[in-house]
Amino acid sequence: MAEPLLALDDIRAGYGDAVVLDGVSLDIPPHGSLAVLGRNGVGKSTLLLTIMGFTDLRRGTIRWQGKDITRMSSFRRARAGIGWVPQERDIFATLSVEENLTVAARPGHWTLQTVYALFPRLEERRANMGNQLSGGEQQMLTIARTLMTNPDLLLLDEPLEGLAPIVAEELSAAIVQMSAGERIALVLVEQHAEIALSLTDSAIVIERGAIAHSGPSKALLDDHEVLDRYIGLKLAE
Ligand SMILES: Nc1ncnc2c1ncn2[C@@H]1O[C@H](COP(=O)(O)OP(=O)(O)OP(=O)(O)O)[C@@H](O)[C@H]1O
Repeated sequence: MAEPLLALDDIRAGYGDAVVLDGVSLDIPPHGSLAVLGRNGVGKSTLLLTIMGFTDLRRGTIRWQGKDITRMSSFRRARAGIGWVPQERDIFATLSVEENLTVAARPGHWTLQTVYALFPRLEERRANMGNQLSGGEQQMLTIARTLMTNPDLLLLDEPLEGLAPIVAEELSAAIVQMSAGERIALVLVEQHAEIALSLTDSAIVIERGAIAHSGPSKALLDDHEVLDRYIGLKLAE
């Protein structure tokens, strides 16, 4: 089997004395996509923060492209190709859309041209300042900026939160397009379980800091009992 892009082994992590994740192991294959589901406060964001090295890691190892990065700084993880899009929209308010994008650029597939093809709205708004954008456009810009760093893995923390349904659809379509090219792997933390499962190959459900379920996203979409038990999502039979 090919080496996983990212492998977490028996992770225990949290903040100071508070342990949030315990015994978490997972593999992400190159170009794979993983949905991270679970109720509020179970540790989904903490999982992404741990991958980036922003939490207190008590046990376990993290390997990236076969190399142990457990003790690597967050900055170096980002440089090594792990792109993180936090929940808070992270753009420069007083720079234009285009400046926001070029300031982050590193060589690779994602350039102004390919990013604008993915988010045509950003091309229309290229001369607007960050603070003149709608919430949806800011979210697109946050993702596009991270893409411009040409990461091998993109960690997305609730990208659809607070967006109008039509904008959420537009962003979902961009996420599908982005991962279809097999250029990037994806970890998607999302409250909208049905959408997250439709955008990914595999899924985990976190419950009280541990992985309560893992498997193909398609199978989980059909497993109404698990969705109801762990996420409180009631789907019609
Ligand atoms: N910086 C922090 N310091 C201390 N505790 C924290 C910190 N950030 C989060 N927590 C706690 O860690 C637990 C998990 O939070 P986390 O944000 O990872 O959950 P989540 O599943 O992403 O939830 P949500 O969907 O609400 O974002 C919560 O109990 C939360 O209060």
